[in-house]
Amino acid sequence: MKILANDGLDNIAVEELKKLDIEIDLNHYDDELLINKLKEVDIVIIRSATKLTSKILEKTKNTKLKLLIRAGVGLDNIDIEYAKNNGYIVRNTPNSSANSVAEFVIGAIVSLARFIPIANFTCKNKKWNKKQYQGIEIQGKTLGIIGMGNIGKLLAKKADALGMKVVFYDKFVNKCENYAYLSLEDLLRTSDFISIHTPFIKDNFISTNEFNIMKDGCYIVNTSRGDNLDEDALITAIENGKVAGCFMDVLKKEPIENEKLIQNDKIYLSPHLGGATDEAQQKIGMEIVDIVKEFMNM
Ligand SMILES: NC(=O)c1ccc[n+]([C@@H]2O[C@H](COP(=O)([O-])OP(=O)(O)OC[C@H]3O[C@@H](n4cnc5c(N)ncnc54)[C@H](O)[C@@H]3O)[C@@H](O)[C@H]2O)c1
Ligand SMILES: O=C(O)[C@H](O)[C@H](O)COP(=O)(O)O
Repeated sequence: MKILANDGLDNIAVEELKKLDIEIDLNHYDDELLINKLKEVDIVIIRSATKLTSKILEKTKNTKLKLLIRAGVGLDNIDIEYAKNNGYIVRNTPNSSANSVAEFVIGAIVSLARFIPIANFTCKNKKWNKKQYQGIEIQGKTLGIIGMGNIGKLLAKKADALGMKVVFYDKFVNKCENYAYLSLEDLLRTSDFISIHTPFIKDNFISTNEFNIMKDGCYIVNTSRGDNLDEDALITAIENGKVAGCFMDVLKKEPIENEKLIQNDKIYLSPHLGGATDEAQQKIGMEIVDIVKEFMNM
């Protein structure tokens, strides 16, 4: 059996797969080269850097390639409908990175409340902006979680432990512990911090209308998908004081291209780091080993 791990894979998982007598290619390929490599393997494992579009899957349709594994949660870089209608099996690793993302969001919330990234940046440029960066406590503030899935639930628990009041909105879940379930509108209206944890929903799911409803001076964290958030409307909402700051781990264009985001001091950026921990990557690797074993026994 042959696997292509086009965006790499944790070392321990690689060793485990080799023990199963599997040949594993850890190189990254693009375009025609990728298509040719895919034709030679049974399984492909991808992270976010590779897109398995219908155009690619059409060309590998009648080959030995059967299992497409997304090492991560979001399946938006695989054309799932095409894949499923054409005999491919599609799997992801939903259980592995949730805690890492939830911890990251706590860091983002505290960063926004206390200006930590900009204070670090200016201090290193020899500016002692002590007065300018007087912040707020997060204890007692309302955190509105949009999407109460694996990450949302862990975030709720951590924020609750830090004394935040947690409220949530989810299209499919309306009960979770004793956190208050609100309509999206009520969540936007009442939250001091808003964190998005849905899959990709639609382009600009959070846009001008939603910003207008928000509480004046609220903060936003987005670790979901860049396309969920309207970047132009965000800049306007920051400029008119509606939004006090935003932490964006995911962007419409990755790597970053939007100069307006770079130039705005109230926007903190990170290069899609939510699930980038040793622990998450190891757990993702082991979840993949289990998926491969299951596939081999089919
Ligand atoms: N930044 C990162 O590195 C990173 C890492 C992991 C996941 N993610 C992103 O976070 C997302 C959430 O991850 P998760 O593990 O919590 O997923 P999950 O599937 O466990 O939870 C998603 C939740 O969103 C809800 N939802 C779906 N559509 C909705 C809608 N239209 N409106 C409101 N709620 C809706 C679902 O009911 C579910 O409860 C992933 O899809 C992925 O895009 C990012
Ligand atoms: O959906 C996810 O799991 C993450 O957003 C995604 O996996 C992060 O991208 P990666 O670092 O794996 O390329």
